[in-house]
Amino acid sequence: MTPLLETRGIDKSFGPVKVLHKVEFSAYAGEVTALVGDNGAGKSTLVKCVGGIHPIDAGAIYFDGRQVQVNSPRDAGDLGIEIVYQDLALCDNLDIVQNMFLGRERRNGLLLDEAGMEELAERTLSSLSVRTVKSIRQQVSSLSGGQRQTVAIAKAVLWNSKVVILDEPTAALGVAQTAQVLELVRRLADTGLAVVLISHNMNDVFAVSDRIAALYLGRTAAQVRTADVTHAQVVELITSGRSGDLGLKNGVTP
Ligand SMILES: Nc1ncnc2c1ncn2[C@@H]1O[C@H](COP(=O)(O)OP(=O)(O)OP(=O)(O)O)[C@@H](O)[C@H]1O
Repeated sequence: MTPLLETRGIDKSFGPVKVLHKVEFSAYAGEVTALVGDNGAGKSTLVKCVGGIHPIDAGAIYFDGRQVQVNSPRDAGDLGIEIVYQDLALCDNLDIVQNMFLGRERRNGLLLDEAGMEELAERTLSSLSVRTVKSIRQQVSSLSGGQRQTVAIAKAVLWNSKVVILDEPTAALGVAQTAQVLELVRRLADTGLAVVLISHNMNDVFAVSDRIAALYLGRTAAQVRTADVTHAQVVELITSGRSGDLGLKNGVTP
C-alpha cells in the first residue's frame, strides 16, 4: 500500500540546533497514525515541515507516491493537508459557520453566501455525526472544549482534505469529551482520510490508532502497527528510542 503522506530522510535545523535527523514517516488513507515522542522529540517540527510552515533542509515529502514541494501552508492546503493545532485558532466572537469559513468565505456576487455556507457547514457536521452543537449560528465562545475541538476538526475536513493532522486534540478535555473526539477521529479515518494524531496519551493512542510512529530526539525510533505492540513497548520507544524485543527491520514492523 502506498502511503498517502510520506517523508523520507527529512533533516531540519534551527540555526545550529539540528532538530530532525533523516526522519521517515508514513500515513495511510483510511487509517489513524499516531505520532508519539517525548517533549521536544520533534513532532510539531515534523508536522510544520509537511504543513509548509518550516522549509526542510534535506530529504523529501511524497504525496500519494509522488514527490511534492511544500513551500507554504497554501501548498499544503492545495494538496489536501490540513493541520488542526492544539490552540485551535477559532475566533471566540464568531459563530460556528463564520469560523468554519474564515478566510475562505463563499460569495454570491458581492454578498456573502450565508445560506450556502450554512448548508455546507451543517452537511459537514452531520456527515461526521456531530450532534453536540445546538445551532451552527452559536458563538464559539459558548462551546465546551470538546465542541470547539469538533468544530476545528470539521473546519479542517470541509476543504476536501485528504490528510488531517491533529495536534493533541484531547489534551484539555475530560473523559466524556475525549471519548467523543476520539470517536470523531476514528470516523474521519473511516471516511477514507489519512489521520495523523499527535498524542502523549497512550490510552488515546491505543484506543484509536492503526499505526504508531515514534520519534526519539528527532529521529524515527519506529513505525509499527498498533496491534503489534504493547503500551510498555511504546513507552520504551518514547523514553529510550529502543525497540527492544520488537524485531523491527529498519525501524519498521516487518
Ligand atoms: N522555531 C524554533 N526555533 C528554534 N528551536 C525550535 C523551534 N521550534 C522547535 N524548536 C526546538 O526543536 C525541538 C523539537 O521541538 P518540537 O516542538 O518539534 O517537539 P515536540 O515533539 O512537538 O514537543 P512537545 O511534545 O513538547 O510539543 C525542541 O528542542 C525545540 O526547542
